[in-house]
Amino acid sequence: MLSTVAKQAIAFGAKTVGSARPAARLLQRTASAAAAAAAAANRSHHCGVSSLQTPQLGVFTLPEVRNEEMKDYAPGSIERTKLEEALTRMRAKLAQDGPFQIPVVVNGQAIHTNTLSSQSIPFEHKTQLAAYHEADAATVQHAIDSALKVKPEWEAMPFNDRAAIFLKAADLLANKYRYEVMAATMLGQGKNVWQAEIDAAAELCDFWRFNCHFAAQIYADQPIKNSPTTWNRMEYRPLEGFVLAYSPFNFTAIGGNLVSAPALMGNVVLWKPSPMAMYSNYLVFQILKEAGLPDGVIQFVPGDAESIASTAFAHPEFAGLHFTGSTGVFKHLWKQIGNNIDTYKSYPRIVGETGGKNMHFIHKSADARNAAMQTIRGAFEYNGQKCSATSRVYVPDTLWDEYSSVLKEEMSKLKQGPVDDLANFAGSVINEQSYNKITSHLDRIKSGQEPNTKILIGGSASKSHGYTIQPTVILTENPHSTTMTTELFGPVVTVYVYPADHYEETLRVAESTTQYALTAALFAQDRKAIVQGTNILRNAAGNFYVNDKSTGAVVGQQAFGGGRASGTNDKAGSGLNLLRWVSPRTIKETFVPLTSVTYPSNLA
Ligand SMILES: NC(=O)c1ccc[n+]([C@@H]2O[C@H](COP(=O)([O-])OP(=O)(O)OC[C@H]3O[C@@H](n4cnc5c(N)ncnc54)[C@H](O)[C@@H]3O)[C@@H](O)[C@H]2O)c1
Ligand SMILES: N[C@@H](CCC=O)C(=O)O
Repeated sequence: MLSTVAKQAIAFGAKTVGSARPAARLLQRTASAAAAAAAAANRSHHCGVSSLQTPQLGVFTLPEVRNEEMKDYAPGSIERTKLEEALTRMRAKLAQDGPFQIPVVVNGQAIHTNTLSSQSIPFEHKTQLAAYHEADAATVQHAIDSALKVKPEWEAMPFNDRAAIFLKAADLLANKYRYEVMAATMLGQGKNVWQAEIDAAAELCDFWRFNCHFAAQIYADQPIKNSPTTWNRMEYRPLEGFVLAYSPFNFTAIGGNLVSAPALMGNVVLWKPSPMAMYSNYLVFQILKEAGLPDGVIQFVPGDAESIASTAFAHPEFAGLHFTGSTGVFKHLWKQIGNNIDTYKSYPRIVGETGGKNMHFIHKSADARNAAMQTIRGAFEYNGQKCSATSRVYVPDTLWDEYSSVLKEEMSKLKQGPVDDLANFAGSVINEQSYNKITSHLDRIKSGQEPNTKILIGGSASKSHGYTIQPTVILTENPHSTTMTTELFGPVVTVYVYPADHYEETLRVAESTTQYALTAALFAQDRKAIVQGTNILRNAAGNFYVNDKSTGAVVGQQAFGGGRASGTNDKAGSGLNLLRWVSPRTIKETFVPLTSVTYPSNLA
């Protein structure tokens, strides 16, 4: 670690940042001051060994890894009371002080650029939850340059100490901050309590803990053979340069993971959070700081997405993009990186998990009731705003009566409204843009512009208070109709009823209907049908379920990610993802000197 003097010098420089040019000059001066202070500290060390040169005096074993235990929030439970208190506190503070103020944070110092944007409550859109400062190009440049300065120290920190920071963050989140981060996710992203528990509490704890476990496995993966008198080793170096992370609105945990996974492996990261998840993401960032993450390892840079990308992608030390969001944006970013390829020191790693058009495929042997109930959860939990949400269903005609009557009966029981009323199953979609996109599709169908397609259940919508769309089932006779192929990202599912004896043909249609391949679920009791469906749909989904819904992957159990236009399938929350953030070096050491240049085969 830097000496206190050096840290203060850096902190002093960053604190005075107001406009970027003086900031750059100040930083140059203060960085030299910091370097001089660090050198002095090292010189004065009585044995001449820098405190950065941490001895490794044991091969440490991480605490046993486990999934965060989910709380159920039943009426009268302690957790329900605590969550309600957190919501009340957050509301009271909002009413008293106005929107939560969120700065750009570079090297641990808040920067107020005074170019402000806001995050609203989706089910009460006149209320602003947060106001955030947008990083301009000079601030982004400053964030990159200063992250690169802290990188040598961060990557030199022993793995056990890096891991300890993320393990501590998980414990802080699981206990001290659970309800606050959940409340921010409920108010800001419109999740109901159960969805907030899954995401902001359980999944983020799991990402942080399991990533440590997977990283330890990676480091332990060493060459399995050594020729006599040699020793082979594998070193998992962080990437040269910095990683840029773009996170989506719909999962607080995903934002936390997109930045933490590369950081755990010794990288420095710029975090561009989603405007619609700003408050919860800022709390996550603060938890990491409290857990001991050194300043500058993750820089918090909200702002204009395009302009941040342009600045970052123009930098020769751009080393990787860790993205989760829509397919179109990811492709756009990839093209920009491609266009700049001659700029970079190394080939950047590009990791992106993107959109989906996820199916439930039901065979005539299936338990129709189970398939219908799983469809309701898969399609309508969090208002269909999970990338994994069920959005197209194939039902055999022999099961249609039972399946559709269960849908109608169970959907009539769902309560919809503001999610801080805990009884509500469904809420509102994230913003007006999303509301307009989804309702325009519903309007086309209502007005008969989509042939042989009708709304079977739901279909109403209102944006007077929140962006509220009723859970909706569309019935189509065309397996290629618009809503069978387009990602709507809302509480809408389209059903196609097929002749039960056309199982294989319909599977082949489903397999090739969309550009996406994220999640799929097959419902059947007949084992031959399960085998056949699993085979035909092999490349149609990166996460495949049998007799379960298409959503709800759990870290450490179902590593998550899809292929085709759904992403690079690097499986968030697994060692496969962590491997993208290292550049291995093979080391061979020979113990015995050479005694002859020629080989026995050279002897006459
Ligand atoms: N496959 C997965 O694991 C996964 C997980 C969550 C969400 N998603 C997908 O994400 C989408 C929903 O999330 P979203 O609405 O936040 O996605 P989005 O693509 O709008 O935004 C994602 C990030 O990209 C930024 N961004 C937006 N436009 C940009 C541009 N022109 N240039 C650069 N950056 C830009 C956003 O500010 C945000 O930080 C859906 O398509 C969903 O399927 C996928
Ligand atoms: N991993 C989550 C989806 C994340 C995307 O939004 C699930 O499996 O439901």
